[in-house]
Amino acid sequence: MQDRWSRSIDYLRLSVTDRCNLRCRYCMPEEGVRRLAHEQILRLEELERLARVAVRLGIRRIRVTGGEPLVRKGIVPLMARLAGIAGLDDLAMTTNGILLGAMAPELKAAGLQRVNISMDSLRPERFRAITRGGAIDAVWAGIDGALAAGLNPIKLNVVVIGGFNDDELVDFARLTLVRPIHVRFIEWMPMGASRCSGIPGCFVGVGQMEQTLMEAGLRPEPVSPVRGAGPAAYRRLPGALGTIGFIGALSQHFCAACNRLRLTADGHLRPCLDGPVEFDLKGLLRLGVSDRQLAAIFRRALAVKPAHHEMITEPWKAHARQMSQIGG
Ligand SMILES: Nc1nc2c(ncn2[C@@H]2O[C@H](COP(=O)(O)OP(=O)(O)OP(=O)(O)O)[C@@H](O)[C@H]2O)c(=O)[nH]1
Ligand SMILES: C[S@@+](CC[C@H](N)C(=O)[O-])C[C@H]1O[C@@H](n2cnc3c(N)ncnc32)[C@H](O)[C@@H]1O
Ligand code: SF4
Ligand code: SF4
Repeated sequence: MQDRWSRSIDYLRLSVTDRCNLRCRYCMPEEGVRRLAHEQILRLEELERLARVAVRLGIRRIRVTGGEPLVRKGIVPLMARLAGIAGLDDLAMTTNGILLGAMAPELKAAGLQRVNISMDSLRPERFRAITRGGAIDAVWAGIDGALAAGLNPIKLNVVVIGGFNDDELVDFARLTLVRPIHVRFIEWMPMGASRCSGIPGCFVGVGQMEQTLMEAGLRPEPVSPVRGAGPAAYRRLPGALGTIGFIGALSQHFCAACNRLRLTADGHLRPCLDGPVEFDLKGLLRLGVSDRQLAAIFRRALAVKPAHHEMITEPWKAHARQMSQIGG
């Protein structure tokens, strides 16, 4: 599929729940978000049907996300349903890893190929603070379980926040020397519950992150991208088992190479992470429309996909959906 800016779109991010077992401060408000009622969430067979329509149109990669996808009832059978779609090349998940230790073998057996795990601090107390209560040991168990189950590659997502975890960049980078893990440093984005704007030093650009590594004597060298379809630019420390990726969503935005669409847990197709535009696929689906009519909505979403986000010119929109509702 091509959008009106001649970008090739082959990646669908599928949010399978708006619920989460953590409350990361930059993502969700403490009280959580108003939970969708059971019937507002796409059912497993509806998710599968929409995924099939998307793959028929040219989607080749699906990333399951949330909220926390592993708290979604039926997540393992869902992975099996998605893995069974002919034409899909890449089935991945973004998770906080808390439940992954126990679930990795069954997810792998169902057809999940790889996971990206979010972990913003290596220090247990800090981790507990940023997630409002999360236990870092559970995430380590998730990482070990994923490695043991053969999910590959394994990437760690680290949102870098000045004054909170920017003093851990070197520790995270050194992790790649001893473990086959790909650490990606992510710029904070002004979405949902996040309010870095206006707090001096809170936003850390990828240039500054690289500078911090250089000042510590680390000289990561550019390498070709690790398997995946995301926007990270990858580097490797000499002799390292894993790589270091940088996701400069604001300072070096990658919208010109955008390859994706998103489906929210309540069945709305979003042309872009940013902005209010959505198409209610679930409503149509439940009216009994044909696959061809559903496909027409995918094409409409492509037709209005913006050239880029507006997060710099219009920082933080109070009315916007939370990041956890969109799936990141
Ligand atoms: N601005 C922007 N940020 C995105 C987009 N997609 C993902 N991100 C952010 O990039 C970070 C990493 O996303 P992941 O869910 O791990 O997925 P990915 O990097 O596309 O995955 P790979 O296929 O493994 O490269 C998260 O913080 C996302 O919110 C996007 O389309 N636009
Ligand atoms: C919304 S989470 C959903 C999946 C899963 N619960 C997890 O945390 O990996 C997806 C990704 O979005 C990132 N994210 C959330 N809010 C963000 C923000 N304001 N800026 C940048 N990344 C953000 C998270 O760090 C995570 O890597
Ligand atoms: S980043 Fe992921 S784990 Fe953290 S609150 Fe958001 S959805 Fe939950
Ligand atoms: S912000 Fe929008 S246009 Fe830019 S990469 Fe993300 S989805 Fe694509």
